[in-house]
Amino acid sequence: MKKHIVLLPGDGIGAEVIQSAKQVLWAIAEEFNHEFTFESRDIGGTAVDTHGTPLPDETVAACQQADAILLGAVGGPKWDSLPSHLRPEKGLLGIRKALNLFANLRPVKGYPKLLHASPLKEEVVKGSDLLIVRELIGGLYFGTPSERRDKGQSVVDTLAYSRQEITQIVDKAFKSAQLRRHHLTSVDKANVLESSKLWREIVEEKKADYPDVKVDHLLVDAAAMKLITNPGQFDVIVTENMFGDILSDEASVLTGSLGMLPSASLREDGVGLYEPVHGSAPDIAGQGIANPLAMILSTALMLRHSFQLEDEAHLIETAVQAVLDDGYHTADLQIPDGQKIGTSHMTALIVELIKSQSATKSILNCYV
Ligand SMILES: NC(=O)C1=CN([C@@H]2O[C@H](COP(=O)(O)OP(=O)(O)OC[C@H]3O[C@@H](n4cnc5c(N)ncnc54)[C@H](O)[C@@H]3O)[C@@H](O)[C@H]2O)C=CC1
Ligand SMILES: CC(C)CC(=O)C(=O)O
Ligand SMILES: [Mg+2]
Repeated sequence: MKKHIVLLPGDGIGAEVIQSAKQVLWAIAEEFNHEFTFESRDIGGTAVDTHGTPLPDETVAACQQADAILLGAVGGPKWDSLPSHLRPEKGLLGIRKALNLFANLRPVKGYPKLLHASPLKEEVVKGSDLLIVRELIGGLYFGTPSERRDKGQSVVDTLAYSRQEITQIVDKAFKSAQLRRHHLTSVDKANVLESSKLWREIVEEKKADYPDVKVDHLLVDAAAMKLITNPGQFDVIVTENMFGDILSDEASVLTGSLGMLPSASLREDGVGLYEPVHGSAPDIAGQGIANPLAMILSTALMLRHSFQLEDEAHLIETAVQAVLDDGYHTADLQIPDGQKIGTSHMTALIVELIKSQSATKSILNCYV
């Protein structure tokens, strides 16, 4: 299979983890006879420095031509005092909007070896396996007006959603639940917010189209509590943009580190942008110690969702599990009797396993 992938390394550890993704994809291409071509483009603070904007037109144009996009992360203290239209985060929001990537899938999976890497009790974390479906191009992060007023003495942000925007993400979440354990929890703040009341109404209406899916509603404050006290009650969570942003970082505690959560940002036709849930981690950038697994697992999501390469995606996920099972971990994770390694060593181990496991598979196929 021939595919063209645009890489958006961005800022901080973004460039370090994108390098890991590329190496993993080279290994997959070699083992499975695919031809992946790569093109790197600027976004975020790096783009502000070189192009004077966090989202250059040529970056958008390249992404529009791509079969899929991998993004590292954007932002950092260097750009924190810029006016809001020049903030690196505007580049990320802008590319999501420009490509109409309305559905952000954030799987949260606990690995057996990481049970003690979480500060939560083993019996709470054990078997964690849920999917957060976050609306990605509406709500507070995009509403207008969003501005300072009265010479900086007051401020306004706007939370707006249309029926169509809510319906498309709710539909996506119901379909995701049908592919999993048929249980959808819709998270809102319907006791206070008009947007949440409409959200809840639409989920109730849509239920009739998906009779095989059990539906619950939770207010976001209680959902935040239940996520880390009884995660086993969740299968698929659907929620609006900002709630999903916050709940997914919280959910990462179940896995032991923010460095473990991948994500897929999708639209209906399968085009997608794949990125770790974490940010640019300026506190550890440039030290070679970032956990590349969230980014590597995001490449597996790319192979699955954009290219329908399930075997290849599964092989990456198996390699991640195997490396962790062997006790290897980056500094963000604590594994009793584990071996702490850096970003490039972790990447090399995954690549090695991909090569040896796919070799084993082809030998076995010869005897079938
Ligand atoms: N998708 C994106 O590009 C995002 C960008 N940001 C931006 O990133 C910058 C830093 O934001 P923070 O609030 O510090 O969030 P962050 O996610 O960058 O880091 C939070 C904490 O988690 C750690 N961490 C994150 N990813 C890690 C990894 N792969 N391996 C090991 N440790 C990891 C960091 O070292 C830090 O202690 C800000 O400019 C923010 O706006 C934040 C979130 C998402
Ligand atoms: C620019 C932010 C909304 C990025 C972020 O925190 C996220 O998407 O998780
Ligand atoms: Mg976030």
